[in-house]
Amino acid sequence: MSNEQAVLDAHYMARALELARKGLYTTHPNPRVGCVIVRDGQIVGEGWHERTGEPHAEPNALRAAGSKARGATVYVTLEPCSHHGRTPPCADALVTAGVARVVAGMQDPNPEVAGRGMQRLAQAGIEVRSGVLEAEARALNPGFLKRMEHGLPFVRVKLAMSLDGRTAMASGESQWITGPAARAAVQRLRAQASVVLTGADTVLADGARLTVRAAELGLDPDTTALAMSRPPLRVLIDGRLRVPLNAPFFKAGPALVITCVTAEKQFPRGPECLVVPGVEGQVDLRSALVALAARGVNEVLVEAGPSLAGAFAQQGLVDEYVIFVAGKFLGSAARPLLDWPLEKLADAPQLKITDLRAVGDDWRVTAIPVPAASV
Ligand SMILES: Nc1nc(O)c(N)c(N[C@@H]2O[C@H](COP(=O)(O)O)[C@@H](O)[C@H]2O)n1
Ligand SMILES: [Zn+2]
Repeated sequence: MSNEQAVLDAHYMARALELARKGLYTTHPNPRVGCVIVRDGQIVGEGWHERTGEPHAEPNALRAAGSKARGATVYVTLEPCSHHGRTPPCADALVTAGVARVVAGMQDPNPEVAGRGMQRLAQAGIEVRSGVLEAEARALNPGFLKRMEHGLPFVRVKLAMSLDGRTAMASGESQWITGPAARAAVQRLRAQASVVLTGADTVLADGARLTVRAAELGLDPDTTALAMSRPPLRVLIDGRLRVPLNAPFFKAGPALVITCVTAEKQFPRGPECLVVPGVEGQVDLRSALVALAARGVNEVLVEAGPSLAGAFAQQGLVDEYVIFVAGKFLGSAARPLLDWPLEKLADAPQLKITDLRAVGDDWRVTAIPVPAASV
């Protein structure tokens, strides 16, 4: 392939990725996918997947291109599907439309597809190429990929702290450590998650509701409407069912309680309860995540106190930390970020800081755990 062709492929794939990002708030449990159709150097059709049960990105782009799709090159961020799911196979639609070439960002890890989409196209005489801007294509769908590849959702832990690493005063007072721009960023993290998860301590102490609030998202009206059309499921980890049904958390809308005690007696007409294994009133968090993945949950945002967030961290269940840092000291009596007693520096978990940016007057640090073997 010529260098010129490689540059063009990357250029149009970048546009397909941009389209896919329009599905940031809505596609779950499906992946975010974008598609661009190019003929004679002109974009003749574009499409993206908006929500599960509705057409995939490719049929949307094919509809926009009409007869101009014949002989065209199709750029799609994820391998076209080859199976009958809630919608018919996109690979067949591309063959029928008579496209000449298909360039994919990455192979679909869904075992129902897993290379069969590209195979179907190649068998029909269509030229295929995969892996263009693959890192970017993967970054679009961390939850879908983790669920398909490992049977677990992608877990993002959001924390907000002072410059001296504290999250609340000893009294529990914490509103607000960070400013409005950071709080809007948190709202957007909630909106893009499939699940926002918290613990009984946070709900009991702070009256937390963990809802997405349109006015606080800081998005344009169209994107706000998309985000509000598919709010995340709010999940409460409550091993001993300590949170009463009249808590603001339950009054704020549908919620799922994950517990390890028999639930039926406690909540006869209350929220749905999921019982998973646990020990002494402590829910086994890995089992909770496996159960969520089995329900099609791609991305979990954990917004919890030091005890639950610390448990996720200690058990190696966190894929990414997003930590908002405010220019304040809260002092040594204030609460720590994570309950995680460590004695030796050698035991301190290593994180790689992958992004650092200002958000209003605060800073946002994104970090991922470095596996012990590679430290
Ligand atoms: N290539 C591609 N484009 C899209 O727009 C998609 N949403 C997908 N999704 C793949 O198909 C599965 C869902 O199928 P149904 O929506 O149930 O028909 C999903 O798991 C992906 O493998 N792929
Ligand atoms: Zn498809």
